[in-house]
Amino acid sequence: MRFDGVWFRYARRAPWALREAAASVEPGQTVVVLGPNGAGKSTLLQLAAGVLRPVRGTIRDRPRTVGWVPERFPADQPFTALGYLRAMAELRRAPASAADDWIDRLGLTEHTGTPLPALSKGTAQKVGLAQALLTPPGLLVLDEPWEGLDARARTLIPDIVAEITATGGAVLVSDHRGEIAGLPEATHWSVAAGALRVETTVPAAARPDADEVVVEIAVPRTAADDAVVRLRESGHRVLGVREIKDFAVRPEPPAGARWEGPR
Ligand SMILES: Nc1ncnc2c1ncn2[C@@H]1O[C@H](COP(=O)(O)OP(=O)(O)OP(=O)(O)O)[C@@H](O)[C@H]1O
Repeated sequence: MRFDGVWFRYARRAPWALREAAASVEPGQTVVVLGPNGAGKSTLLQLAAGVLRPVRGTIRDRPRTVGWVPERFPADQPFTALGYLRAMAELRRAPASAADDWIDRLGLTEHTGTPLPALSKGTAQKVGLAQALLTPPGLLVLDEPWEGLDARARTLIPDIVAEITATGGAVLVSDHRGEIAGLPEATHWSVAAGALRVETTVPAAARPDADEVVVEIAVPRTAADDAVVRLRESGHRVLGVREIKDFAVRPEPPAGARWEGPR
């Protein structure tokens, strides 16, 4: 897909939100769109998704199936979570199991009967993510997908992105908080005051520092979100949250043996 000199503004006399954007995205490529608040990232992503149309210029070769996850899922709709996802699956001619698969994977099972307007922001975001993935998208556009998601769901995003790109889909994802540590192969675009720049090197904010080490900590599952927030507040970079499945805690000493390790 190619942006050919794309300009966009929200009203005839409004300032340009995007000026002469030129860039392309190849199949299998991940593009992370960086930039401060109000820079034009959402505008760019909505143009990519076909939600907005360029005022000047053209977007060529957009893949036929586009998955679009807005920054805020529009939850004001008369459906339950399950009703919405099943209806969207039918509309997109996805297999009947597609909604159930994503409900399971995103941990939505206990919310299936809840009306969309009654969902928490994070749960509604998961429904928004699920609807975009009901049919494998040739282009997946994620606008700040980490916002509002719980710590465990956030760690699914890099996996989902990797699955889409592995099957030849392209992914465009915006990230103003620099949570992109899990997307190491990504190309970076920077947007500043409506101007798009394709970065040729990984921006410093996305690079691990040579002086850094990774410290792994374990917290109760229910305290994960809190821990992530507190670690960030105290200036640490949180790289991910994962389940510990076969983690070997201190081994039990063999029967009759004396334990000599630290207590
Ligand atoms: N619906 C709208 N109507 C009018 N102006 C808008 C609209 N949406 C965005 N803008 C303006 O366009 C410019 C770019 O906004 P945009 O939302 O694309 O930035 P952003 O980089 O995504 O910011 P954020 O990270 O805060 O979402 C801003 O000046 C914003 O005020």
